[in-house]
Amino acid sequence: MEKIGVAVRLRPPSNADLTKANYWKVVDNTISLCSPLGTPVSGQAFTFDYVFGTEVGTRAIYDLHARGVISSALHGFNGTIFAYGQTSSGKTYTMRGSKTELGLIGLSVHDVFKHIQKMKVREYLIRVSYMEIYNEDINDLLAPQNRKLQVHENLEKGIFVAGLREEIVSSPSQVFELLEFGEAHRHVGQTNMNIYSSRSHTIFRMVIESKDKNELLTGACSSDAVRVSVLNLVDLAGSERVAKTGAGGVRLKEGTHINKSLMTLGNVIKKLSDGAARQGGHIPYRDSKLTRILQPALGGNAKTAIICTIAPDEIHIDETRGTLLFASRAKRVTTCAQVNEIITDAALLKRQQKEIEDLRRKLKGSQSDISEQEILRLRKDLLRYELEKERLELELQEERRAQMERDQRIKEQELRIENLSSLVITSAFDDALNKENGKHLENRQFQNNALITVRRERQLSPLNFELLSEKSSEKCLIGSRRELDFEGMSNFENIADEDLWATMNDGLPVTDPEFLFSTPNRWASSVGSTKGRASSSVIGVLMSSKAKIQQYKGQLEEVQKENSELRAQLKDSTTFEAELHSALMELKDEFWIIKNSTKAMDDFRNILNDAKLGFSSLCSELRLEEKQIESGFVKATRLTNTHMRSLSNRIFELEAELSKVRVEKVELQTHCQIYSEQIQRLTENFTKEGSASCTKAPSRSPGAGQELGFPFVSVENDACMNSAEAFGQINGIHKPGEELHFKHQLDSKVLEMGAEPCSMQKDRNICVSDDSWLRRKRNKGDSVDECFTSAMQDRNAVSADVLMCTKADDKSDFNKLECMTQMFLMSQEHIRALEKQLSNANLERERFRTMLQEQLSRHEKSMAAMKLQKRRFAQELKSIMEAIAIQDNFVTSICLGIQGFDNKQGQFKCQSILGEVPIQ
Ligand SMILES: Nc1ncnc2c1ncn2[C@@H]1O[C@H](COP(=O)(O)OP(=O)(O)OP(=O)(O)O)[C@@H](O)[C@H]1O
Repeated sequence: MEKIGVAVRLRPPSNADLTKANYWKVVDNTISLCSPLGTPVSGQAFTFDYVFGTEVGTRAIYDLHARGVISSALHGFNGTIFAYGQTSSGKTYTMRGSKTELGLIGLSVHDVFKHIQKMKVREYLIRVSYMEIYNEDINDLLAPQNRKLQVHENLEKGIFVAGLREEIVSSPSQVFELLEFGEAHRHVGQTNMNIYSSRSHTIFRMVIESKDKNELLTGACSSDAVRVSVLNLVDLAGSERVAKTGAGGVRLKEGTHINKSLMTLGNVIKKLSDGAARQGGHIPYRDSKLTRILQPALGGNAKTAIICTIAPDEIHIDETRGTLLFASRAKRVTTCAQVNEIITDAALLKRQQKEIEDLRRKLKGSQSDISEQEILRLRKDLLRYELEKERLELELQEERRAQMERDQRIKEQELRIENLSSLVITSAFDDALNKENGKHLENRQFQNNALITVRRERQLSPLNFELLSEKSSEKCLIGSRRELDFEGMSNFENIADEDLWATMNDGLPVTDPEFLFSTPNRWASSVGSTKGRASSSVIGVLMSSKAKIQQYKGQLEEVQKENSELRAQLKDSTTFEAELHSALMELKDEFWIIKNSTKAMDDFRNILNDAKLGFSSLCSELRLEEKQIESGFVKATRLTNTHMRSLSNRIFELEAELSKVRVEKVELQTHCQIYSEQIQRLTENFTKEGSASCTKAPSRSPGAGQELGFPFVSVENDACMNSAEAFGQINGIHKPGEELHFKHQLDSKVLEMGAEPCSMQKDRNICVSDDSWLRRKRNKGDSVDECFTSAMQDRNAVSADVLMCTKADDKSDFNKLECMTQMFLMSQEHIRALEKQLSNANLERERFRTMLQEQLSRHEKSMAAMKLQKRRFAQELKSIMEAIAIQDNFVTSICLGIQGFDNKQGQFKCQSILGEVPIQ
């Protein structure tokens, strides 16, 4: 048990001139009111743990007064620090601080984290929450949407605010951020006394959890218990007087709530200080949310420090005195703080084992050290623990059994209620008994249409009834009607209403109602024997009662009949209900089936949609591919066409050339013909003239060659003449002038002859090959060759003859002939080259033609295949689209069918592609 620490803090005066007024003087830890002259006012001195004057800073207050609570909290004790005082006395300044000075909350936060950093052997988890009590509503300042939270209490958590947000923090800065956030949502307002007056009580809470870190490392089994302590840092709203604050409207309402809760706090403190808690007195914690939340701090498991702030100004003397009185009372309040450890069974066992081990070790080490008494004591302790454990277990079992019984009873009650509820009872007797003075039962109303469930609130077993009989006093035979159970009264003789019983009983000590009703004479005699007050009037009453009973009997029979009818109805209705129930179940089953099928349909529809998407993407891909192929094909076709065109052009060119060559060939043939004829004639001439010149004297016939009308003739003639001249010269027959002339003529003829083959060669050069033509050409060539060869031979022979006769000055003729022969050979070669070229061109043309045809057939094939594929895809797509459309219609019809029951027409309708159609 320890007392709450109480300190008083004096804030600087708002009015510096204290000379003319009473003032508060601080000496050590005492504060006393002094008159303006400085003399203490009697009975106005208060001593506390600390009294801090205006010069003392918050840091010093923290060090002296608050630090202990914080370090206790770090060691597992709950701790609470709160500031109490009138408005504007400096509570917020003390708790939250100012721009220049940290408050107790800030200093505590720093200290907590400093301590955690220092404590290497334990690990900590800090959670913070921040709440305000505004107009008796608890609001979460860290989650402003959480308003009007409730205070709960349970064994595990104690008193707690349900739904309060807790943030885990690991540094002071995080805490300050949260504080700032909370502060922004706190209720503050301006009053005449404080421009920034707290309109709510705020509680900043840190939950400090810690655990031994080294246990695992050292293997020590000291404890794996977790210490959980709660540190509350409370800034209360200040008590205020409306006259001073000038509060109205909202402020007034706030002020009222503030004052009310502070008054409750005062009451609680007063009661606690009076020792009411120790004496089992009532402490009104529940009168306000503030005291309820601070309950553990004020009278429970917590170390608490209060700072009462006061204003020194004389105008506040009354409030200050009130605060000091509060502080004085609080000083007397004691709390019982203890370390809050959550110990697991394993930890407990470990701890005990460790204790035993320690003892054993001690026992072994030095027997003398441990006295027998100590061992005994420890054993006793152990035994006590075990007994306590067993007791607790038994209690637990007992509690469980009781709980089970309670559960059982609750179940039975529920069952009974259910049974009773299901019964449809129209109680004939209820009405009868409710009627005053035994009125007739005919007014009873039965509800035929509705099933009326009557809960029997009262039950009386036959045993109760006996008790009732026993309980009946001499004066009273009347059992309370309220205690009667109609089930226990199966015949009418056992039933009577209060009035009837009263009439019959009339204060007589009749204890057996059976007796009373069945044997009136006996009853009369018994009455007479006991009290002597029997009279005939009573018997008369009895008789009339019996008549009434008879009447009731009749009515009862009616009622019973009616009852049985109702029972039958009930049975019917029960059967109907059962049928309805089974129909309902079937409907439910159907509903689920439909729901499931709808789901399956949805799934199927989704699958179909996916497939549709897949197909459409595939189709688009195919279309793209098709386009690409088409464009490739078009390109290839264009290229082929170009090739074909160029080839055709080339063929046309070649054909044109060929036809030209053919024409030329014809011309050449003609020329060759002429040429060969001329050579032939020339040769003949040579032969004729040569032999004639050899046998006869040459005659001068210069125009003989011209007669033939051909140039060669003159040449031949010239040659003949030349030979003849040579012959004449040799023989000396003709004149030298004539011979020279003849010679010139011969030379010119030879030149002409040379020019002609040249032109012929030219013609041959431009010839092109043609098979047949070439063949003919070759033949012609051969024949020309032959002609040439024979001509050469002849010529050679002639030349030899001439050489023999003349000097070698006619060699040029032979050279010319040789040259002609060579040219002829060359022309032949050229013709062969042309032939080759032509055949190559033909081959190339054929190759191109084949290639083109192959390419064309290939393209045609691929085009056909593509068209086929396209057709197939289009067909597939069409069938898929049709299937989807069918499914869609089907699903839509089912969905519409499910929802679209047309009440008017009594049929389902579905929306199809044909419009709304009824489903049969
Ligand atoms: N010890 C102090 N030193 C300097 N200024 C102080 C001191 N205490 C209070 N003040 C100043 O007095 C004014 C009122 O203080 P504060 O708001 O803390 O009062 P309060 O008790 O919280 O009032 P309320 O109950 O209305 O919220 C503030 O401007 C504050 O700065």
